[in-house]
Amino acid sequence: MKILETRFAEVKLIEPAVFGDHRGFFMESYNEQSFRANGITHTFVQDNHSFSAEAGVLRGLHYQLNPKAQTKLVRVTAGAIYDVVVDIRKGSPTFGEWQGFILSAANKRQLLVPQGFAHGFCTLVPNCEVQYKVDALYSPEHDRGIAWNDPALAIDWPTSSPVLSDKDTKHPVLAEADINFIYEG
Ligand SMILES: Cc1cn([C@H]2C[C@H](O)[C@@H](COP(=O)(O)OP(=O)(O)O[C@H]3O[C@H](C)C(=O)[C@H](O)[C@H]3O)O2)c(=O)[nH]c1=O
Repeated sequence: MKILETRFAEVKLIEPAVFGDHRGFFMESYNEQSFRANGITHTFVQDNHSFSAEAGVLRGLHYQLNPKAQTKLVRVTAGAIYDVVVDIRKGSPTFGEWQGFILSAANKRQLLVPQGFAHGFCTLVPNCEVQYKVDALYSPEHDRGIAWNDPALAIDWPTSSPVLSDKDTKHPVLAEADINFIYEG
């Protein structure tokens, strides 16, 4: 596996080793020992799986507040998504800044989204399946969101008219959001 750096020290892009042959391919999508050897030492406690039927489905921007904040290890097993992380750690020199990544069944790349980052994605094709591990259980009471189209973030989403859940139409902008993450350098 290869760990690729991103504009945020804590956000990692992972390229797993893929073994192809005449039948297809095999890969270890997660291996505690090799991930730990590469500095990804989280203990994941829940696996999530979402399916989006159309291109232009946008889920986000989401996070769970401390003490139920989640680190996420995201991958795509069908289709392709534009996956976005936003730094929401108060005091961070990159607070409010974002980066987008294309994750797809074809590139098999995985993204480590640390606590303190809001997360969202937009599907690029129909019938996308996203699988991700989290290191804290779902807690509806701590579930929060930020407006996908917050003008202060100016995220360059692949569409300006996404398919959204009702919930995702109602999030506050970052300046008004309920956040409790502190940058620790
Ligand atoms: C996240 C979650 C949801 N649910 C239930 C709650 C709702 O009844 C239903 C759909 O939830 P939601 O609309 O929040 O799902 P997404 O819009 O895909 O949210 C996710 O999308 C973005 C990209 C994320 O990073 C988060 O993991 C997560 O917020 O599943 C659960 O039962 N457990 C869970 O862990």
